[in-house]
Amino acid sequence: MRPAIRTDNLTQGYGGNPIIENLTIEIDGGIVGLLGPNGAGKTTLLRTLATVLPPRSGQVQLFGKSLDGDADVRAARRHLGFLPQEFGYYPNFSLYEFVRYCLWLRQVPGRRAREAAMDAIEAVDLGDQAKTKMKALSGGMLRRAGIAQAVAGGVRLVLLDEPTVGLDPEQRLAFRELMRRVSAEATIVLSTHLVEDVAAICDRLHVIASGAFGFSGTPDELIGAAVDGARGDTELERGYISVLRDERVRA
Ligand SMILES: Nc1ncnc2c1ncn2[C@@H]1O[C@H](COP(=O)(O)OP(=O)(O)OP(=O)(O)O)[C@@H](O)[C@H]1O
Repeated sequence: MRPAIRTDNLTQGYGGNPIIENLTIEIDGGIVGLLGPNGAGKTTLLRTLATVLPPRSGQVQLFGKSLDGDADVRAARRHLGFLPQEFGYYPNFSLYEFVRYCLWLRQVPGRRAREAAMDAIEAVDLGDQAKTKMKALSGGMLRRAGIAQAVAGGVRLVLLDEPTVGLDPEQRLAFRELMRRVSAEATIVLSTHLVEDVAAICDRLHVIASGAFGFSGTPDELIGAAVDGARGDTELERGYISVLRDERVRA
């Protein structure tokens, strides 16, 4: 079986600054959480996996195929939904037009795209806002619009950068339910600072520290990584803080 994501010795950075170094990972199926402090490299990794940033060196394979040329990248993008931390949109597009446009970019055929756009908009509870212009949506609604376009049209891989920022508690619960439904058909990778979000939905967690995976395992295993006296309000937070501390000591 070909994994949704495989990287081999992936190195990524900006200018002379390496952010990710020699990362070899395989991700396939389920909901996978990327946790890490500010500046750890979560966004950089997600943008690389989303084919926005070409690797500086090493390889990324999506769905078993390496991304060697433009044709490979275009083919992979058809099966890939991506919510960037900040996404652009035409302010005068309605929500429906925005999601339709994203599906068009993914080359989903017209008739299917109409239904897929409305299904995704309904899935984020914005059915009554489908005709509202993007510029008139609230911050939380915009986030949900971004989630809608990322999951629309039956993608096989969904990459979400901080998807729960700006969502109210009820919408965060709704988001978790949506992720569980979407994960029946797709691999989901999401980054977050909110430990409770990943605890509630993720099958596996990767803690990124200094551009490397400092911990990979289940939420229960991260809880088990907590050292005596670690700070944190929950067991998971104590595990997470312990892993980060350990990374800093080793760095
Ligand atoms: N376009 C860029 N040009 C130069 N440096 C960048 C650029 N984008 C990110 N960086 C740097 O790369 C490092 C990793 O940033 P990245 O945004 O990937 O981290 P992150 O884990 O997503 O952080 P956060 O949780 O704050 O969003 C940081 O030191 C950041 O300053």
